[in-house]
Order: sequence, then C-alpha cells, then structure tokens
Amino acid sequence: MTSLYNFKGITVVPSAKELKEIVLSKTQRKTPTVVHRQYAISRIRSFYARKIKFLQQTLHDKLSQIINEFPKTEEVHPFYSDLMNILYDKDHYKIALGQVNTNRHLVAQIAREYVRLMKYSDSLYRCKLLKRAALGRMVKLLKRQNASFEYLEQVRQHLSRLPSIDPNTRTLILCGFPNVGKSSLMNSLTRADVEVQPYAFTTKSLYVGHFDYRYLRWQIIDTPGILDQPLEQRNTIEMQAVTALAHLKATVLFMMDVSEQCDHTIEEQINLFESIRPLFANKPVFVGLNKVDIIRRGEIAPEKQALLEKLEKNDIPIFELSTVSKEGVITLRDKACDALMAQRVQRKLQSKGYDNNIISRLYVAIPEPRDDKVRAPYIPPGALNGS
Ligand SMILES: Nc1nc2c(ncn2[C@@H]2O[C@H](COP(=O)(O)OP(=O)(O)OP(=O)(O)O)[C@@H](O)[C@H]2O)c(=O)[nH]1
Ligand SMILES: [Mg+2]
Repeated sequence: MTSLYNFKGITVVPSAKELKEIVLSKTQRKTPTVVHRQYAISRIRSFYARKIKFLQQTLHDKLSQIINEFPKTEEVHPFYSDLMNILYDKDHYKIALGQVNTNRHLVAQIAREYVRLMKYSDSLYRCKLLKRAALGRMVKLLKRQNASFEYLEQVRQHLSRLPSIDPNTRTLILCGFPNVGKSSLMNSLTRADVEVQPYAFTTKSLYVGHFDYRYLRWQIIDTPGILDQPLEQRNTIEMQAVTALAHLKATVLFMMDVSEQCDHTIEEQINLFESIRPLFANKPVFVGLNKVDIIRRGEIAPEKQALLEKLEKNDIPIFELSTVSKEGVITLRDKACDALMAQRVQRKLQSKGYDNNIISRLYVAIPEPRDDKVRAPYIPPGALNGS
C-alpha cells in the first residue's frame, strides 16, 4: 500500500529541447540511413515514411510515459489529491498533463498527414523535403509546450520528496501552534530526526516517522505549526497540516506549551484548539501539555488552570510531558495508540458484512458429489480404540 503513494519512481521529464534531441537522434540511429536515387520510388517513399512514423512512435511513447506515470488526482487518496492541490494547484497540474496529451494527438495527426502526402511525391528530393517538414513540425510542437514540461519536472522533483504517508494505516498526528515542541516529540518517539529550532515555522512541510507499539507498526506525522486564523488566510505551509488533519483517520495529539515560551498564551492555545476542533470530528484527541520541565501544570496561574480544567470537563484528556526530560512522553504515546486501536476495532465490528461469529471467518467447503458411489467417513479402528 505504501508503494502506491511513493512518488519517487516517476521518470525525469526532459525539457522540450532535450526531448527534441532525444527523439531525433533515436530516429537517426534506429532507422536505415542509406538511400539511392536509382532505387524504385516506392522504396524511397517507404524509406522516408518510416522515419516519420518512427519519430511519431518515439514521441508517443515518451509523452505517454509522462501521462501514465504522474498520479491522477482523481485516482489517489483524497489526502494526496488535496495535498497536490495545495502544493501544485490542481487546475495548473491538469492543464499541463492535458497539453501533453493534446501534443500526442497532434503529433499523430501530422505524421498521418505527411505519410499520406508522401504517396504523391515523385522524387527522392521531394520525399526528403516532406520528411524534413514533418519532423520539423512535430518537434516544433514540443517547443511551444516547454512551460508545461518544465512545470511537470518541478512537480516531479517535489513529489519525489513528499513523505510516503500511508493514509490507511494506524497514524498519530501532531499539531499545534509553532514552536510548542511537536518536532521534539516526534524525535523522541522515532528516529525521524526532524529539525528542531527555537523559532516558529521550523517545520515547513509534513514529516513522517515510524515506531512499533504492541508488535504493530505505527506512523506519526509531524505537521507545520498553525496559527489561529480563518481558513482563507492560511498559507500553503499551514494548509498542509490542515489537510493531514482533515483526511487521515488518526489520533490527534494537540501539543500545547505550558511555559508559554512559544509566544502564545495558554488561552490563545486553547482558542486555537477550539477553532480547529471541527477537524478532529470522530477522531480520538489528546492534549499534550509540553515543557513541564520549566513549569508544572500546578504552578501556573489559577485562571489558566481553570481553562485547562474546562477542557478536561469536555472529555479532552490532558497529559503533561517534557521532551527534554522525556517525562510523560511514552504514556501519552501509549494512550493515543490504545484509543485509536479501540476505535479501529469498533469501526470494523460495525462495518457492513462483518458478522461477529466464527463462521464469517472460516471457509467451509461443501463439495458436490461427483457420482453415486458411497464414500462414508472412515475412522481407523486404532483411533477408535484410543491406542
Ligand atoms: N524546556 C523545554 N524546551 C522544549 C521542550 N520541547 C521542545 N522544546 C524547545 O522548544 C523549541 C521548539 O521546538 P520544536 O520541536 O522545533 O517545535 P515545533 O512545534 O516543531 O515548532 P515548528 O516546527 O516551528 O512548528 C526548541 O527550542 C526546543 O528545544 C521541552 O519539553 N522543554
Ligand atoms: Mg517542527
């Protein structure tokens, strides 16, 4: 499943100029090069027609490869199609691929046209001119589409660097204001080695890490920090975090900085929590109160404590932790995993066609009798005697 969302295998998209050189030199190498005036005209015609067809086929293969290898936005998981829309703009992407497709058809049209004209030419010289015109027109088409090729190459490079997140597996998502310690938690749970810095927006894209819990493989996603602002004002960096939260069935770990070193008060952090809460619908949510090595929950101002208590009353569990002293880190992780596991089991039991009895898990073969011969069950006497 992971390999489905691993976009590292897409072939490099050449620029129009490179593509032109590749296809022309291939045509030169792979088709016969010697022709004589004294040959029968039909032979001369087919000599040049072959070159035209060969170039058309080579271009067709190259362009088809691009079209087939790039992921189709309507075929990938909604998480990836949304992410691609945010990063590359869906319309731009579709238009670029559409233009490649149009080019493929135009090239075929030109080839057909010139091969037909070739039948009317009566000398080697005319045949040659026709071939040259056909090849020229075909490669010229490419030049006009150079912008699309360049854009697709950039998308390819970016896609190959995207983390391979499996949208269907057990997942934890870290989110919260910038600088609260999301990446630090990620690093203490996995070997992902995400950059940690004492300033906001250190993390600018999604990162994925893995760990084992209860003999199962889990993925944890570190997201860029998000600010408390309306959706329309969010930038590309923040929107990646929102996309992950919106599309992945996961446990959400909302990280808070109890020491307020991240430059946002506890009240602001809770406000952010409330404003993005619709994204947590139907997902287990935990609040990680980070940096308790600086100040403990019991030591903060009473009105701030009251805010946290109010959150707890709404059934949001709060866990104190510190990624520096490692206190509480594993407890939070285990609770988050257990909650997701319980939810996944629950969903499976409720899903259609799942009957919670033993027969639905077994396959019982009941073969048709092939003739009238009686084949009674036979139990060896030794077994009956129990010896
Ligand atoms: N004292 C203390 N500092 C911490 C703790 N966890 C993280 N920090 C510090 O907080 C700062 C920010 O940590 P990051 O892990 O980069 O925070 P982030 O949430 O990933 O930030 P962005 O990627 O910018 O959104 C760093 O300077 C860390 O050293 C903690 O438990 N205690
Ligand atoms: Mg970070």
